[in-house]
Amino acid sequence: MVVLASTPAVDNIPLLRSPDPGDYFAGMPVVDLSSPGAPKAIAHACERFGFFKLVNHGVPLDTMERLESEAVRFFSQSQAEKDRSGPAYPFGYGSKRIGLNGDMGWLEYLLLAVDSASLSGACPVPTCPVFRAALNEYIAAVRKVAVRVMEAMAEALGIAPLDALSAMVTAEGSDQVFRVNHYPPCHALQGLGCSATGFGEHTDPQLVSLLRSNGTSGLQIALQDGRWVSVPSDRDALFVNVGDSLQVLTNGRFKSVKHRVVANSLKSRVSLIYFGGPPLAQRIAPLPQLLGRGELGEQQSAYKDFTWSEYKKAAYKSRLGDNRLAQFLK
Ligand SMILES: C=C1C[C@]23C[C@@]1(O)CC[C@H]2[C@@]12CC[C@H](O)[C@@](C)(C(=O)O1)[C@H]2[C@@H]3C(=O)O
Ligand SMILES: O=C(O)CCC(=O)C(=O)O
Ligand SMILES: [Fe+2]
Repeated sequence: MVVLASTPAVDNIPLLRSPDPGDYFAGMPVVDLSSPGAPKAIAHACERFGFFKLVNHGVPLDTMERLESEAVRFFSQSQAEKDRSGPAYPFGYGSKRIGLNGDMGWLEYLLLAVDSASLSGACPVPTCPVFRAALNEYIAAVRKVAVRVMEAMAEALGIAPLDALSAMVTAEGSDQVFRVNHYPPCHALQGLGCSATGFGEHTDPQLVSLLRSNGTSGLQIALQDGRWVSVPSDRDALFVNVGDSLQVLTNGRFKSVKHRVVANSLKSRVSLIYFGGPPLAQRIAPLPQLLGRGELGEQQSAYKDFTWSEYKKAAYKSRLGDNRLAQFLK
């Protein structure tokens, strides 16, 4: 991390070395969801990187762009107007502060609760019916993709029934979250060789996260050797992250990917992320079919037994960059 005398606008925001053009993720796995080879390709990508780009996923570009433009409209309101949709916790509008434990990023966002298929009725934000309709249309479509992806994972892993993983996020009471992030351009750092941290490094606690962004890059993932690489943006694609819970359910075979966002000094980035989590009471432990076939061929789970509720509680007490699974290792 670069330490610079801060300009007032980026006070308290950690800075990162600006990405080099050569840092692009050359070997990024691209999976065509409509192809018969998708299950194998997904499993391979999740084992190597915990991350892949998904094309031919079936979410219409229209649906993604309608939501993006509603989000842009929301974020272009005055600060006072946006603050009326806050605070972010448990759900609502937030700016710069991420979580409750002191993490800061160069972004503003909406954190939203998702019911079985769409925005939770109990989540009053956003109030604008056109924005809500666009959110609901997108969420319904992206959830279907999440289900297909998790079924493909089960197929490739030889897990029966095929919905063993996807049922956790479609079950009544599943804990799904939706997030709309807006990273404004950070003009103050233009040409200084460093960039503002948009969203600091972390892993996602849930099973899977499906991300769509506008044409501004910024997302980076950490490879297994610790090197950070930039993910080129693609507004037609979805990017899939393995989360901590899926790492445990697969007995360490799929890797929860460390990722972060670097803010751009010229262009704003808008990202839409669906986080598929299970019901609070769901036990998170390696699926029986995968015991004995883990990364080290171990018969026993490497993790203590825990529920999603216990993991989530611990996660929300942690800092963004903490290794949250460490305290659940046996
Ligand atoms: C610092 C934090 C923000 C976060 C909750 C946490 O305490 C640790 C996990 C963070 C994360 C990362 C993925 C998602 O963006 C998120 C909504 C989640 O479920 O876990 C965020 C949390 C957040 O922003 O509240
Ligand atoms: O906004 C992005 O592109 C990624 C943000 C992220 O990783 C998150 O919200 O968990
Ligand atoms: Fe994330």
